[in-house]
Amino acid sequence: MGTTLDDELDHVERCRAGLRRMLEGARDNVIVGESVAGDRYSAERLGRYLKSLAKELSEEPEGPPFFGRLDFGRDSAEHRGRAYHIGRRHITGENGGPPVVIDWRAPVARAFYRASARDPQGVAVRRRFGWRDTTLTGFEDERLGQGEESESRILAAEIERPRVGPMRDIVATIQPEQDDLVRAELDTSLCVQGAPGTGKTAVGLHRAAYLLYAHRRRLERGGVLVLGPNRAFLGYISAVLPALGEVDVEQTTLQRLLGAVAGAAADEEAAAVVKHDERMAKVLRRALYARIRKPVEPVAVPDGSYRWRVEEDELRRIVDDTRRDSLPYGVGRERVRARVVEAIRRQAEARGQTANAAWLRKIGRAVTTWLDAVWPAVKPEEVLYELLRDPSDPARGVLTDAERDVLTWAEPPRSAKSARWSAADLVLLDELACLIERPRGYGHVIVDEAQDLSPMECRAVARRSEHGSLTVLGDLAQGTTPWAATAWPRHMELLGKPDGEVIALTTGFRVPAAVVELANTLLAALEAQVPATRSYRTDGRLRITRVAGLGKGVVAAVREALAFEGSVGVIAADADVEALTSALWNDGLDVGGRLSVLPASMCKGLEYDHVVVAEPAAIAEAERRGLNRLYVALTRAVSRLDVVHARPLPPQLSLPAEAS
Ligand SMILES: Nc1ncnc2c1ncn2[C@@H]1O[C@H](COP(=O)(O)OP(=O)(O)OP(=O)(O)O)[C@@H](O)[C@H]1O
Repeated sequence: MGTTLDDELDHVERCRAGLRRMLEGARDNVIVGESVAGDRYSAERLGRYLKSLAKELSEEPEGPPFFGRLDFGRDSAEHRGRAYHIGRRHITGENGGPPVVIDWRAPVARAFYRASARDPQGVAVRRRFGWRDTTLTGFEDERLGQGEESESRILAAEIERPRVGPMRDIVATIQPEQDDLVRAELDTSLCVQGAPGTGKTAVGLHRAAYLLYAHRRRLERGGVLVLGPNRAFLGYISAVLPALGEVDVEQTTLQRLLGAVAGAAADEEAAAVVKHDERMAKVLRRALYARIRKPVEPVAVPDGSYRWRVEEDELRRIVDDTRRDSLPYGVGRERVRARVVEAIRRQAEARGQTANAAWLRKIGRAVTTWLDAVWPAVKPEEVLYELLRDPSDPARGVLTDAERDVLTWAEPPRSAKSARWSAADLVLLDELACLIERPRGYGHVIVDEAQDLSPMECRAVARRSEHGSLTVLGDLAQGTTPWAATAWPRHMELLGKPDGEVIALTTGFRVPAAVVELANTLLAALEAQVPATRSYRTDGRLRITRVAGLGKGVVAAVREALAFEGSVGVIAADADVEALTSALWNDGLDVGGRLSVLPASMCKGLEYDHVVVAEPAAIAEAERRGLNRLYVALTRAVSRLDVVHARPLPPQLSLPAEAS
């Protein structure tokens, strides 16, 4: 392996040739795939795989084919004297020779992220490459084998680069404590508590990509699900996994997964609080199972000239036994049917009649009327409709009278069909639907901003990861819902993984130190016990400006911000967004493109190169957890934060000495 830039440029050419070969090979195979595979089913599967590979390779932007290189020393038992280039995807060598690039997820690549001067892991030299677009511009070496380790300029430049466009992958710069989480075993459920910008989202997405690589077969059936807080966030992160070659991960919000549509009804906060409370699980179960009636008379089934009879006592035993089996409601109904049919079959056989499949089906159909009276088929909507009309019975002894009253519809809709469901109702409908029939589970679920999930929402997530594992990402200090988590162990219990380990990430990669310092002054008022963080970034700027008029002040700040490279986000209390957008338009500033104005309620998980937070007091006052919201808003900036205020700042925010 060469060590000069020219040698590396030659290697870039080898990679490009390798990619071309892979693309041609995949295309050829698409053509012949159907004739080589043994049967139609495998032909189709193979064909689909090859087509998607060909598509993936041809659509992949010609990005840098590698970002690092490992030269192993003579003391490495496994890789003695070998060198490997590490990149986003594996690139095959010529004529079946060794690959020219190793996938970052391969076991050998691990040392790229983990080796250090103290523990070189057999690595003599770690090389990091610098690229300008698709051109290789240079590299940095660390001679770990000789105890040399330096602060990487390439690493710092990547972390401090101005942000434009959607979120990018971090494969070239994953930090050791992040790598630990990314490569944790598939069966391990984790909870990552991390301050703003510590890379929780990045870690979650890279974990998804890693698991799909390391456990593709096991995950093929169940799949991987990523849940984020809102659509803007999903839009922001949506390019990361495809850039890593993973296009099959479902990325959505919990609400959308539960079937949310536009125009949902809104709950008063008090009603939402009751609906999201864990005790609702019991209320719903009761409401559903209250539909089951004790059999009060025998069942008679006509069969030609004969009538079969199953006595009341036996029917009661069947229903009671089935209830004790704790099956989903819908499965229980079919089990009761089958047991009644079985009782009739025994009688028939005693009379010397043989019971074939068609006869059994006929008897099964004939008991439906009886079954409908005893264990009726139900739809979740019907159960919830009746519950919200009158929760008295199911809520007795579980909810207080006051809670029962806020749960009750003031004006019930005419029917279950015409009801408009709120966000909280969808969670209740899901609980019911899953009591009736088990939902589809995933092999692995990644939940971002998990601190905001209510106990009932946690249950919805738990049901989808019951037979799989879970990565929970969040920050207790950023909880903004009335039911936000205050401690992770309890939350992990609700999420069905009480043994999941809670791990803290404490180095921030987004927010500059001066901004972190300002935001941290709020922490004491947030009642969240979270570990202190340090910012990796010493660059960046914080400016706090008192203005006479908010609109004018924001326009001036935005004008200045646009002089820099990168995205600009104005974050304001939801009620102020319209007026501020107009002020910017009227001043000839183009909202859209590089400049966004967004309500504080939508800024979670997002980041902008330059952030203007408009009127912190209004953000703090707008909701019960307004200070948490303000904490989120203040921590969206990558390079510069402008705080613009016409009113006094909230007293909980103390200014660092040099900021004002
Ligand atoms: N190892 C890394 N190398 C380069 N950039 C990184 C690294 N880790 C995180 N980042 C960057 O830092 C920024 C913040 O990361 P991310 O959004 O994942 O943090 P977060 O913990 O989810 O933040 P928040 O809680 O505020 O939503 C992103 O731009 C991300 O790409």
